Parts: sequence; C-alpha cells; structure tokens
Amino acid sequence: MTEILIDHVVKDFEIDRRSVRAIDDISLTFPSGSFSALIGPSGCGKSTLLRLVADILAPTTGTIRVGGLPPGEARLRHEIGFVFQDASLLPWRTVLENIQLPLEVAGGPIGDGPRPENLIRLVGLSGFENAKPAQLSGGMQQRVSIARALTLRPKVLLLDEPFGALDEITRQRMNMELLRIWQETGTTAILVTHTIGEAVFMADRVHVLAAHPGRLVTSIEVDLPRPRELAMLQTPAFNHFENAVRAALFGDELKAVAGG
Ligand SMILES: Nc1ncnc2c1ncn2[C@@H]1O[C@H](COP(=O)(O)OP(=O)(O)OP(=O)(O)O)[C@@H](O)[C@H]1O
Repeated sequence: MTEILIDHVVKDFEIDRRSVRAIDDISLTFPSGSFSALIGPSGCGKSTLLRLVADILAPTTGTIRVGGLPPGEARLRHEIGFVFQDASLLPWRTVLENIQLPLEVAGGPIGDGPRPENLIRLVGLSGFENAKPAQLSGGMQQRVSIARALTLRPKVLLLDEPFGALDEITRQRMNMELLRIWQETGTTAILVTHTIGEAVFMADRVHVLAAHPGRLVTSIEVDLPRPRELAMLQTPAFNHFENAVRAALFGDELKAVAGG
C-alpha cells in the first residue's frame, strides 16, 4: 500500500535574501493506487509539491509520508519514479541503454524488477531498442522516459507535465497510453498539468491550487468510470467536471463574466 500523505506542508525559498512562500500549509492525501492531478496557475507550487514528494526538496515545516516512510527513505528504496516535461535522455545512449540507466546507477537489478525488454513493450517502443533519442519523435522520447521511470518498479509515479511539449493529438494518445500503463503497474500517480480537460480525463481526484502563496483551493472527485475512453470527452458528465474545475480555478472572475 503506497499512500502519499502531505500534512500541513510549508515551503519557503530564499530569493535575494528574501523569503518567498511557495507552499502555504497544504495538506493532501493521495490514496494507494489512485491517479490524482494537480492544476493551478503558474507559480502555485505544483512542481515544488512533486519535488517535495520525490525528496528533491525538503519542506520548511510539515510532514510528508510515502507509503508511511519519509520521502528520503522511499527514494532510497526506489519507490519513486519521476517523469519531467523534458525527456532528458542521454543522447549518446540507445533507447535500451537509457532505460537501463537506473539499474546501472542502483548497481544492478532490484528484486524482481521488470526486464527492460518488457518495459519497451509496455510503452510501445518494440523495434526501437537500438535507436538514439535524436531519431525519435517527442512522444517517443517521453515513452522512453516513462519506461526509465518504471525500471526500478516504483510504487509511486510523479509526472510533471510529461506531455506539455507535444501536439494535442499525440498528447491525447499518450494520455491513453499512460492510463493503461498506470493500470498495469498499479502505481500511485500524481500528474501536474495546466489543462483542465486533461486533469479530468486522467484523474480520480483533481486538486486545484492558487498562487502567491501556493495553496489548495479545493479537491474535486471525478466520478467517471474506468477505463476512461475518448468518447467520454463529449459527455455531459465530463463537461460537468470540467466546469467544476474551471469554477474553482477562476472563482469570482468567472462569475463576473457570466453576470455581464
Ligand atoms: N529552486 C527555487 N528557488 C527559489 N524559488 C523557487 C524555486 N523553485 C520554485 N520557486 C518559487 O516557488 C514558486 C512555485 O514554483 P513552482 O515551480 O512550484 O510552480 P508551478 O505551479 O509548478 O509553476 P509552473 O506552472 O509555471 O511550472 C514560484 O514562486 C517560484 O518562483
């Protein structure tokens, strides 16, 4: 069971000897095996929150637990996989060699981790094992970075706008693939996104944040059946959840426009 718990977390950064509050007392629970989305305006602390869970940053105050463990311990046990917006692959290595990188860094296979060949199949890159990143499209490069994040069989998958740089059609396809991979691997996933439709399509729960300082506005349960299918994008139910997220994001601004 890998529940993620964020309890009264505050994160301050020092900029020019000034303290800036990036996260102001956020408490959130991400149930084991769930898919959650974080959405909010630029600077509301979405990436910071993911980095705190991944132990790339430490909170100023408050507590984070990943499957009951402090993030540093969960990271040492290879329980956390991270996919960034930029695939950040090593250009001189092939697809297979990039995917194997975490194994080399960890000093060999961990337990019964998935075989790289199986991961390549899982992310739909069979036949491209020996290609170099420059020979791949942006979407294919992100598939490699997802496979790399899954190499050590993490229980948690953190996704920071993984498809933000892709065109709309590729992005929608990749999202479908990501949902399939998430269901096959049973990880607890958190996705940072700027797109309302993407948040609703992917997540069980959408957490809406506001900026300056970064804080939680509300959490919206997305009660749409799984597996999610493209046809759902056109249903009134989908529209209802999109509107709920939009209202939380824009609040009074939206009411002012509606009222003329
Ligand atoms: N390493 C850092 N040093 C100083 N300030 C930082 C650092 N990382 C983030 N911040 C500040 O923290 C706040 C939140 O940043 P963060 O990147 O988490 O926001 P975000 O919601 O992910 O934004 P975006 O949607 O633009 O990526 C911003 O005000 C940012 O300037």
